[in-house]
Amino acid sequence: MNDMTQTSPVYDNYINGEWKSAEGGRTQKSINPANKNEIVGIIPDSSKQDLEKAVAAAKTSRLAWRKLAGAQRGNLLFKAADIMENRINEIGEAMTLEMGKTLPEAKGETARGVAILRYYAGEGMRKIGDVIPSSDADAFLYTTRSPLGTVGVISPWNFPVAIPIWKLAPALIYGNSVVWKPATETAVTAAKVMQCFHDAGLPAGVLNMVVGSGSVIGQGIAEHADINGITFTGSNAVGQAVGQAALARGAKYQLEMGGKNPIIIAADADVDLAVEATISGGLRSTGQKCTATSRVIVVKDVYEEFKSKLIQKVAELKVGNGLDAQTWLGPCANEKQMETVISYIRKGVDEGAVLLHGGTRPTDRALSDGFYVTPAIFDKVTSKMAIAQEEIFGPVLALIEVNDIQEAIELANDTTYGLSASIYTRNIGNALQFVQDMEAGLVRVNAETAGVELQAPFGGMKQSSSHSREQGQAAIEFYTSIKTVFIKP
Ligand SMILES: NC(=O)C1=CN([C@@H]2O[C@H](COP(=O)(O)OP(=O)(O)OC[C@H]3O[C@@H](n4cnc5c(N)ncnc54)[C@H](O)[C@@H]3O)[C@@H](O)[C@H]2O)C=CC1
Ligand SMILES: O=C(O)CCC(=O)C(=O)O
Repeated sequence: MNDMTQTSPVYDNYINGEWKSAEGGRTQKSINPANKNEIVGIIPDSSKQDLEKAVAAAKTSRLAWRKLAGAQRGNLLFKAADIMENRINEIGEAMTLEMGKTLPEAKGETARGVAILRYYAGEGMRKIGDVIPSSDADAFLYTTRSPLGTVGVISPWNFPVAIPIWKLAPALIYGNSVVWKPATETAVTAAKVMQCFHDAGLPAGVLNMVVGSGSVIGQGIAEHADINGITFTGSNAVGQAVGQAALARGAKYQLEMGGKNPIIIAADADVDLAVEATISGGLRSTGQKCTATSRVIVVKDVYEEFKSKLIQKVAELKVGNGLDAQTWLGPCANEKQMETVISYIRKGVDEGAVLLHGGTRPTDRALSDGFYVTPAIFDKVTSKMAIAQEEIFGPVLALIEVNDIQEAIELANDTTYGLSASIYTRNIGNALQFVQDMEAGLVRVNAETAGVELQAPFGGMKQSSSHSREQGQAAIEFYTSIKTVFIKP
């Protein structure tokens, strides 16, 4: 233990309505990616025993929870939303300190979490079934919905408030109890979110949080016989393992994984707007969004104009600590992520792409202890290169020149992923062709690839998801089972 460890705040697991340290008092550190010497908090390093306690609490509490009226559950979510709204600054700051995104983005995400909570709180008063005419004239045939039971939530560090809440809130409103494993990188932020539910008066055991490694707690959730459904967001490799473990024991699962999202710039595009959307979609949150723009497919007529405007604008972006009001682009969220980004930049050069801008560690000594990489722009990228095929999850834009819209859409679809895609064009025919032919779960015309609305379904095609959808009304499909009821007097 160093001096800093001794003075750092300590955060616990949340099990059966109480804050509890991990079995044996095992801890780990959550560090600041803007300065690796700064410990944001001491967090639990939980074991299977901690998980067992959380699952047992969730299993016991779920019967009483599902028997409440939806409106009663909704009232508790509305309370949690109000509490979180009052703590936007505190939660946003914790997020910036733990994973590096700029403070305005972090506070914006927390406000989005509040809005998601309110949306699902309202769901407690909405319909959960249909009346269907029976072929028997005397019978009453209808559908209703049953909760799954206990849901395991495994969430990543890139949206440490919005993603857990778009999983926890529908799980809870439809009558499930929850065991949540947040990413360790953002466990302090998670504890602050958890505190809002505690302060709202959620009954003990309904929502539990266990912080620990993916291979112990995450895998433990995927394999646990008393967890009836698992919702996961993260990497493809882990998502597939979670899905297989769930399938093997007949549990329901939902996976939201990577993306390799294209933006197409047509010859008739408003180039200035397209440049802005490419920068915002590709580089905000330091490119660490599953919906981030990474392939920039530009029709030859506007290629040079687009390229020079893009370089000029990217050069103006200030890289720095996310708490600094001047900063546009924070650090990568952790050291491994930074190394991954740097290794892809090397690979791009080795494969013959031309690095036009950035892609280096900043020279500013004030940034030397952070996980910073300057935003990179590659020219002369071909679709088969690793930087055009694999998810990098960092500030790297790959420019691909094409002859026409037809070729642009073909290349946009030339990937195993299918999460989001966008086009800039003023031609309605181009827009409609793109909407029709693009193999992606979210397609956007004259808008950046990122940007998800909480009331609309979100999820990917191909290897980006388990073909399920989250958010909006779509969430009810995962968190409940349909029960068809036939009643005859
Ligand atoms: N789709 C998305 O939004 C995200 C995608 N990623 C992708 O994943 C790459 C690696 O990032 P990581 O943080 O390492 O992602 P990851 O997939 O390892 O982590 C996501 C969550 O899964 C948990 N986990 C890890 N191993 C597990 C296991 N064996 N069983 C169950 N749960 C497990 C983690 O603790 C975390 O809570 C990124 O470079 C990016 O490409 C990462 C985060 C979010
Ligand atoms: O684009 C967004 O707002 C959501 C992105 C997302 O879900 C993710 O990165 O996991």
